[in-house]
Amino acid sequence: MPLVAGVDTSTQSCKIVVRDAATGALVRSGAAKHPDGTEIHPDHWWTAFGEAARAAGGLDDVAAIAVGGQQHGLVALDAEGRVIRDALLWNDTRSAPAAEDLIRELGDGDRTAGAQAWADATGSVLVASLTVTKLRWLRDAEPENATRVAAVALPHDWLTWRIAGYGPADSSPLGPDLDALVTDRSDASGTGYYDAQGADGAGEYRRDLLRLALGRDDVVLPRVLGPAESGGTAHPSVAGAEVDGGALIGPGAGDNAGAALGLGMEPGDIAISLGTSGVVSAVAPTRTADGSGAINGFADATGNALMLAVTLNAARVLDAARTLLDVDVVELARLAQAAPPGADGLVLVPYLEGERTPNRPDATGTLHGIRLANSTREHLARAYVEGMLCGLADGLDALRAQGVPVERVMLIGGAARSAAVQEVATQVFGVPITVPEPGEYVADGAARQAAWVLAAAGDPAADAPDWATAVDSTLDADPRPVVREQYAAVRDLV
Ligand SMILES: Nc1ncnc2c1ncn2[C@@H]1O[C@H](COP(=O)(O)OP(=O)(O)O)[C@@H](O)[C@H]1O
Ligand SMILES: O=C(CO)[C@@H](O)[C@H](O)COP(=O)(O)O
Repeated sequence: MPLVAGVDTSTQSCKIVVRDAATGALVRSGAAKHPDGTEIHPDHWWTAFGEAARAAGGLDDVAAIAVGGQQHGLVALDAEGRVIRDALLWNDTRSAPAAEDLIRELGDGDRTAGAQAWADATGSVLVASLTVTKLRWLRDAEPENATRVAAVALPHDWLTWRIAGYGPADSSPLGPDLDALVTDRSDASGTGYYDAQGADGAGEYRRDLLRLALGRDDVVLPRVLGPAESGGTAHPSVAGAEVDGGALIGPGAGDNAGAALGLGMEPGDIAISLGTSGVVSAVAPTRTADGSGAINGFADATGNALMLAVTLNAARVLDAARTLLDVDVVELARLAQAAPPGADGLVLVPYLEGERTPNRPDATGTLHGIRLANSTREHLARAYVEGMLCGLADGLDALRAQGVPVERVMLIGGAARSAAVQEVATQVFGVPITVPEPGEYVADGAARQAAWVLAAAGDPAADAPDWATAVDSTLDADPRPVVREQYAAVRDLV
């Protein structure tokens, strides 16, 4: 049976799975770290891809490959295919004032009207995460760099381009053909200059919005491929990663759409992802236009819409708690589970990196309700877990307010492995929680897409392969309203 590879070039690392195209069975996997920081030279992603591929035993036997990745990051390329400056990532908040400027400009000075206009045009009210705001920041803060921009790509677009053999002439076999850049609807929908529903539902770039941000629109944007359309073939000599020359390359996806594909999500399913970002997402038939900004109306990787509420503060909140308490992940979970729900009034508002939903880019975190009785390691650990999840419970409410049915809630991402997170999730979300087997669901989604591309090469009408998702456990709901009540009382005091 042919093998396929799926890649997740995420915020913290590159993960690769190799799966059997027919059954989805996991054959091999590998991972490699990315450096910390909110601006990173994309060459680090390329290096990590090579390391992860080697850790996965090489990729010279795969028949197709696809890349999922962190969304929104600005990869600005010059005419020679060189990266102009370090990529500004989704969690870099320096473009928050640019987002406000663009909102007001589209609303002719009226912020409310501008917010709704962006939501109508692209599905999202602008926040610093979205690519278009980073382009405006570049125009204003680094005009010399802005004038050099010949193409704008996202992290997964750029890595896909490199795997196909393109890049600067001195470091790639095929050279800087910018017109060979490809992307997909899901990631394009997070740029702020793509309308996933425009042009009769097919999706279209909004070059007028790109021009508004950058001051010009004579730049190459990646060609948007269909869900199972091949973007070419892998080049045999990529980064020592030993990808078989000739392996079909899939369109790839934004990481959240990748996870939805990996989980086989359908309307009624909710995914709560606890990676660097916290994401509550749902697949829907049509995209929303939430002028409040609570929900991003993106596209998924199959032709549907993907609604998301995204926070900047998830797994790293627990990393911070581990640093404070000097414990590992197992001990942090044990400590948190040893304190009562509500941590006897100790409440963390977890805006450790500012926040995106709600839009508070300059906020800092705050610990409320400290008393002698709750000044213990156990209470502190629990407050960090509860605070992180309360932000996402607000996101789930926002999805419900948009009429999204909540039938099954799945917990994924690095921090979902924590027993304390799983327990507190049943209390804070107040619904049964399905915990799929620990895995890399973004990379799995990319692998499933690669298998789909392979099948579609033989039969253009082929559907995505029917791979099963292994459920590890389903936990009963255990609603503890006190946790969210305490949080709601202090959330706005930051
Ligand atoms: N058992 C665990 N408990 C808490 N946090 C965990 C656990 N395992 C991994 N993590 C955290 O999950 C994060 C990585 O998750 P991941 O979903 O790969 O992130 P990303 O996709 O943003 O790169 C790290 O911050 C790591 O410390
Ligand atoms: O900004 C978003 C989605 O809008 C984030 O979900 C990023 O896509 C990063 O994801 P992780 O690397 O944290 O999984």
